[in-house]
Amino acid sequence: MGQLVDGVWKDEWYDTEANDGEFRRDTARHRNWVTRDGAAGQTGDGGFPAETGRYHLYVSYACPWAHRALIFRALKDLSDHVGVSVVHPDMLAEGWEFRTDFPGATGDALFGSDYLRQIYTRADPRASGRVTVPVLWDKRQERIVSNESADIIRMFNSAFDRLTGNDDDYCPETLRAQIDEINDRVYDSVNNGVYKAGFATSQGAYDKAVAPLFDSLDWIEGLLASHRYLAGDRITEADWRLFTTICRFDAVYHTHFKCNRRRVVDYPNLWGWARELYQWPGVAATVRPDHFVRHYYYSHDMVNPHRIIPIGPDADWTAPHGRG
Ligand SMILES: N[C@@H](CCC(=O)N[C@@H](CS)C(=O)NCC(=O)O)C(=O)O
Repeated sequence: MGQLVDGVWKDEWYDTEANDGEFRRDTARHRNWVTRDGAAGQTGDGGFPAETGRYHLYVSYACPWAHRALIFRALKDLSDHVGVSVVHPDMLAEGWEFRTDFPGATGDALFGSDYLRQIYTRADPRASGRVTVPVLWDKRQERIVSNESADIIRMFNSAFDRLTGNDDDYCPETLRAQIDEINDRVYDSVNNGVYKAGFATSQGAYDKAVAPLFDSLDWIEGLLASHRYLAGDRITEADWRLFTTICRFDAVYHTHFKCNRRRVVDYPNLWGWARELYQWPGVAATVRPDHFVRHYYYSHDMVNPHRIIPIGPDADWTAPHGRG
C-alpha cells in the first residue's frame, strides 16, 4: 500500500494521525468522460468518443468501486467493446500487482506491466497520488480517461448505446435527483462508511462512522419494505452502488472492519433485495468472494497483522429472493 509522489512510489499506510484517527478518502484525479460523440462531459477534457476496442478497464474483483464498473459493463453489454485486465487480490508494499498466480487475475493485457502504478506513470511520468482501481484507459491517446467509478458507470450507462443497441437506463432523468440523494447518503455512510469504521485508528473515529452506517442500513431496510428497489419500482444505479458493499458485508466488513451490529442476513428485506441483484443476469460472474475475502484479510496488515482468513458465513445467495 502506498502512493506516487512525482512519479516515485512511496510505500506507506493511510495517514490518519492528522485527523484524530479518521480515514479520509482522496478524491480521484482523472475525471474525463467518454461521450457518444467525444464532446466534453461534466468535467475534464473532450476527445473521448465511444468506440469499440478503444478503451480498457483495469479492475480488481476485490474492490467495491471497481465492481460497480464491472457490473455496468455486464448490464450494458459492453464486454465486446471495452476490454478488462484484473489485478491480483493482494495489495502489498508495491500496491496493486499484475501477478497471475491467482484464478481470475489476468495480468496487464495491454502492456504486460508488473504493477498498476506503471499505468499511471505511463500516462504521466511525474504522476502523484494514490494508485487506485478502477482505471479507464484510452489506448488511442495513451491516457487515463477516468479513475472515478461513479463517473465511469454513468458513462457506461449511456455513452456506448449506439454501438451496443442496449439502451437500458439505470439513471433516468426523471429519477436523477432522487438517485443522487440516495447515492450521497449511501456513499458517505455505507460504501465509504465501512472503510471509515475499518481504517479508524481511534475509538472516536470508529464510533463516528459505525453509528451512521447502521442507521442507514435500518433506513434502507424500511425503504425496501415498501419498494422493490431503492428509488421505487425500477432498478437504478443507486441499487447497484449499494450492492457492491452489501455483497462483501457479511464475509468481510462485519468481521474485518468491525461492522458487527448486524449482518445483511439479519435484515429480511435487504437480504432478499441482495439476492435478487446477485441473481440478475450477468451479475453473479462479477461477484468474486475468492478475490475479496483474500484481498481484505491479506492486504491490510495494519488491521489483520497475522493475515488469518476467517472461516466466513455460509449464506445461500442463490436461494429464491421472493421480491415479486
Ligand atoms: N473514488 C474511487 C475510489 C477507488 C478506490 O479507492 N479503490 C481502492 C480499492 S477498493 C484502491 O485502489 N485503493 C488503493 C489505495 O488507496 O492505495 C472510485 O470510486 O473509483
